[in-house]
Amino acid sequence: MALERFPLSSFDHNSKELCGPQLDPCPVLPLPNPTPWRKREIGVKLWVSAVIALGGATMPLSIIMLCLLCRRKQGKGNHTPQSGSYIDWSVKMKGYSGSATTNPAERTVELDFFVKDIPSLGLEELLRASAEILGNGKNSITYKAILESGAVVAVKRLKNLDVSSQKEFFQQMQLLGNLKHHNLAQIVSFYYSPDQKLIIYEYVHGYNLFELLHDNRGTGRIALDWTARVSIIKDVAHGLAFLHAALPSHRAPHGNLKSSNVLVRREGLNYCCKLTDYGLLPLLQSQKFHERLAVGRSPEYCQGKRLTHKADVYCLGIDDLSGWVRSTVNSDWSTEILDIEIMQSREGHSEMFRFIDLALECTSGLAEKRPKMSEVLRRIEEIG
Ligand SMILES: Nc1ncnc2c1ncn2[C@@H]1O[C@H](COP(=O)(O)OP(=O)(O)OP(=O)(O)O)[C@@H](O)[C@H]1O
Repeated sequence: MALERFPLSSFDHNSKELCGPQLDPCPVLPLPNPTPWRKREIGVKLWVSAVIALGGATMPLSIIMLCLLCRRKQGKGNHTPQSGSYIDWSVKMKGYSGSATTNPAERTVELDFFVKDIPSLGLEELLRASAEILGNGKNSITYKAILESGAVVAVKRLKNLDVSSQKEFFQQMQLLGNLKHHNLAQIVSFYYSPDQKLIIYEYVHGYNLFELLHDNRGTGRIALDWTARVSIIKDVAHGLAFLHAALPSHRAPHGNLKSSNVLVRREGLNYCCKLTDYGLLPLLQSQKFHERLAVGRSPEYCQGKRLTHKADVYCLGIDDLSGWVRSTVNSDWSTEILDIEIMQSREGHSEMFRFIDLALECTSGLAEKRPKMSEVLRRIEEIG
């Protein structure tokens, strides 16, 4: 800009490479094709974010992941894994035809529980996906991954958990992957290696219930009227009752029911909820990790007693039903007895008190006094 102040003659003996308003117009330089760079940059984000987030405590894990990424980049153009840990990543995923595994447990993973619209999700496709972090919780980091096919999945990377053996992990994933219910986020696939445990879920577009109840106060907020709330709690109860019926021998079939694990999608004027993060309790070998799950807040856990289905019922009462009846039970939820939004409307007051009763029963200190989940569902259906 400063050069513009000089007369034209000042540039007579200067390099021909100079250009600008006083001289010849500057040539238009070709830009590199943005797509691959952008893809690569976004793809790398997943790994770089992971390295930063995990920090020093998980440095070895991060280094392994970076190595894996480098191997992938070196192998670009030849997508057949050759050897070492890269194969270890790939053989567990459906759609990888080069699997040479001899482990029967690994072969049994070739099941039909992968959702039909992601027919050949493989690790390679997953590694090529662009991704962003959805949340970094106590037990996992969850990513939203957009596959090259355009399909979107949620990838949950378990962290710092003393997860059970590979065989048990496979068996549990088979069991959970075969569960199909419209109020459960479907498990699409999974990956297990000594360093990495991934669970891949269908991606539920929308919000989680915690965000809707607590962070949803600004402009563009979604008002949760009585009808919406009843519909949400019904969906939660349906999902949980299904899990209790499908996994009768599990101590707490969901195990981690809390409002951030209730995913809420808007469908026209209605809401559809899907529970996620279910069925992980049997994977955690050490008792001390159970406290990181929602059932770890139940009175029986705190008293060192054995967990049962009723621990899930407690979580439903304390987290989800209490969304309507907050401080009437001894929870860490906010202080309003009844949500302001509901109090302002004339609708639903008598039902509200029936929900309060139910929430109090569900949160009884004595597990045996809490209603069974099938009973809770029946009563919620009756109220709503
Ligand atoms: N299948 C999914 N589809 C869309 N969003 C999801 C899905 N699973 C999880 N999420 C979002 O990702 C966020 C982080 O999930 P994650 O389970 O890691 O966190 P959390 O439950 O808060 O943590 P943690 O249980 O590990 O303490 C959730 O709050 C939820 O909004």
